[in-house]
Amino acid sequence: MMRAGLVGWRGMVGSVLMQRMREEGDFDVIEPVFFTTSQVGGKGPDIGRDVPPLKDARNIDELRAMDAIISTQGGDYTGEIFGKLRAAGWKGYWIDAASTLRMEADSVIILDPVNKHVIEDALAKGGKDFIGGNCTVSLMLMALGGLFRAGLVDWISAMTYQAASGAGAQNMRELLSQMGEAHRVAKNLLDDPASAILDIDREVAGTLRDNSFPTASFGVPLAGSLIPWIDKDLGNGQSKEEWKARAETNKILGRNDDLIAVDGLCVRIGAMRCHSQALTVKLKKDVPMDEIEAIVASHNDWVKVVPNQRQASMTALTPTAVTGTLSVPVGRMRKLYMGGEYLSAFTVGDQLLWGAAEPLRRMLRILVEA
Ligand SMILES: NC(=O)C1=CN([C@@H]2O[C@H](COP(=O)(O)OP(=O)(O)OC[C@H]3O[C@@H](n4cnc5c(N)ncnc54)[C@H](OP(=O)(O)O)[C@@H]3O)[C@@H](O)[C@H]2O)C=CC1
Ligand SMILES: N[C@@H](CC(=O)OP(=O)(O)O)C(=O)O
Repeated sequence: MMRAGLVGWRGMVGSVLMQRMREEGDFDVIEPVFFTTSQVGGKGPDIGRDVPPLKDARNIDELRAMDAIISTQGGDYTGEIFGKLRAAGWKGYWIDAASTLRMEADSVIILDPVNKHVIEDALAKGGKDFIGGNCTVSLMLMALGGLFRAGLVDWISAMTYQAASGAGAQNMRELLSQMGEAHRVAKNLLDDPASAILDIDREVAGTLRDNSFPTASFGVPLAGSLIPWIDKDLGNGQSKEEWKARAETNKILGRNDDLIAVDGLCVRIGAMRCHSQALTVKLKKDVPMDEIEAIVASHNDWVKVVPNQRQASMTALTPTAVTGTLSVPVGRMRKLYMGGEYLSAFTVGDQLLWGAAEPLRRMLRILVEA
């Protein structure tokens, strides 16, 4: 049985991974070994059977005994350990949620419903490094994979509405604290049906701008507002999150040249763990809408075409509807005034599932079943 080391299992992404691995019976087909950077000798997660005490995630000899390692510990850990492990001669499979190694020549970005062929090619050539993609990119490809596979995409503009979870667990907590604070200052006025809405608005705006408003994690208010920048400033007007769209999409698809342009603006909004995206797709030709819907819907088992109607969009195409599920609805599809080759679409996906944990456990399955 494959000995699989799990590092980062008690973090937010790691917890979702553990839940999915339990649900899918993954622990029945591997020998799991749990690691920690802080609780050596402590107790591992509940997987329905006894597991040995936690091992030291910085002990290269312990790590070297693994056939595969899945890390959801973060980029700093990958930066510290991965090079040392390989330098020590370790030839096992490294499966990682962090972005650190994504664009390395030896790495494959894993999203098997979209690029199983790229993964299999890499395995056949002895590839060992399999890295999860950026959540927004992975979710866009899960939604529109059919159009890419049909060779219909000329370019895509992606305008994102990204959830607090993408920034980490503390940020999700802070979003809720901010919501609570905004409600607290307006509560007395809200309780009075005769109060004026502009007075309520003034109270809320005042507290959002107050120095005491809880912003330690985001740096600025998110509740009742938004943040039009995600990840580092590349200095050319583009954020790093925006840069990933083109770079990672093409790498996932296995395209080294004739890159498909994917670009847009990435914005943080006050959703908990679902990223949404408004997409403008420039098609290579004018394909009828019914054909487009069929191509999109048939790409994978999780994408769901939502009819472009008001009620269906309001109920099925939202973070509220999708959160905690693997479903990737895509709707609001119509041809734009710009012409028959211009398609709009809106999609929502859980960024902790398809955006982070799910591709990792599926990669482990591919290895086990190889
Ligand atoms: N958040 C996201 O949306 C995405 C994250 N990623 C990647 O995954 C990495 C991990 O992200 P995320 O899961 O959000 O990170 P977390 O901060 O939730 O967890 C990372 C590690 O922190 C340690 N830790 C310390 N205190 C606690 C605590 N109270 N509860 C849980 N863990 C604790 C744990 O390590 P230990 O047990 O060793 O102490 C844990 O494995 C990111 O750095 C990123 O590289 C990738 C895609 C999306
Ligand atoms: N940057 C993403 C989350 C993330 O972790 O992305 P990456 O794995 O590309 O660093 C967000 O904030 O929503």
